[in-house]
Amino acid sequence: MAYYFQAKQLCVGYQNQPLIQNIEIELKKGEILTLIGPNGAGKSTILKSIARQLELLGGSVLLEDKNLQSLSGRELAKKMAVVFTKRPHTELMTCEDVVATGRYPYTGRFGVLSAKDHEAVQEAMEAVHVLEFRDRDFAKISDGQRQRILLARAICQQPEILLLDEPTSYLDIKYKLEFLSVLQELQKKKGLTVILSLHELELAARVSDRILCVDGAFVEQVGTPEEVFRPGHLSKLFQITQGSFEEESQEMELAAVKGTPEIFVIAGNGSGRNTFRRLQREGIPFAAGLLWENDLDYPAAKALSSRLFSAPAFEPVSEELLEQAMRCMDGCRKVICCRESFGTLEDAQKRLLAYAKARGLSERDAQKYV
Ligand SMILES: Nc1ncnc2c1ncn2[C@@H]1O[C@H](COP(=O)(O)OP(=O)(O)OP(=O)(O)O)[C@@H](O)[C@H]1O
Repeated sequence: MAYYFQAKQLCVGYQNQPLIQNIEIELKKGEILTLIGPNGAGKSTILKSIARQLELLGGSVLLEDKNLQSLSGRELAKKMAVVFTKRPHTELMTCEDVVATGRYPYTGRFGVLSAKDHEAVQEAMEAVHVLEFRDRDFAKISDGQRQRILLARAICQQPEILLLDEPTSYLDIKYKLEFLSVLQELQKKKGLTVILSLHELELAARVSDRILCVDGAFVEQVGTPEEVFRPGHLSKLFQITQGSFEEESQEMELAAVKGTPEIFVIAGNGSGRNTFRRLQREGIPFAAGLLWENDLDYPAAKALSSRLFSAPAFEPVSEELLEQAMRCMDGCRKVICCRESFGTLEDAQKRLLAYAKARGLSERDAQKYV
């Protein structure tokens, strides 16, 4: 297997004191790797070490089997662009000037931009929609605007690999999505390889080909999002003790209000989540049901209700469970029904299955057709 990027037996840290050892990373060209982990776990330290801003305490970083240490600064800058959170020192520079500094590996000694360089600057600014700031003083723009300008600078550097430290932390939801779309586009069109750190786990789950979990002293796991977002794993990695995080939906909830339910919430299909959260904010213990365990309301109900009546997905709800829910309801002072209608989907699905069976189709293995 030919890897584009490899970190072998990497040891990183400060003042000759190892922080994290035995880091192993293997990425194919065009893959996106996300570093996640608690505050102070070592994500930035790993990124800075890969970017040669921190001296390696051990091991090596290879780009297409070539040791990164053997490259000159200019050679490295043609291959690797870096976007770190620190505000660069820029006196009286416009945003466009800052983006244009991304061209320095390509310009001559005096940094004069050619027509091709100007084109690259323009294209990069267009890609992240920052042309409107081109003449603004870089020192006087917002944190989110700065993050986008620095991304434009990295893009116009036309690197093969991009390193980003918490690139989305100041972006609003529109620009977070736009940022990830730009990354995906560069990945698909130009084969750009990306290593970034993120605090937004829901973004990590969506954009990453691989995720590296850092735990302060070691790399706890490197895996696909499916492997990393397994039930209970990240709650443990981040040592969540107040409230909860549901790995599969990437939803987080504050702690449930404990106590005998005062209100019974009939919910389902996502109709109840906001009511559960309102009751939690008001400090009212509540029961929720009846829900299948794959219902959209289930993660929030499980995290926030003091009593939950649920059944395994698509299994018939037993009379016994219904009876228990009714007894619980007897003790409540109020019932809130969040559902406006009760679905007919299950009946329709049953009919669909019966139809399939009548045609002799239902026994076939769906896996064969994907
Ligand atoms: N210049 C430095 N000298 C010595 N120790 C440092 C230095 N910078 C960071 N550290 C320490 O190294 C550890 C890892 O820090 P790092 O910034 O890599 O964590 P991080 O995972 O990026 O954290 P965060 O999510 O809070 O940004 C921390 O304990 C931090 O205090």
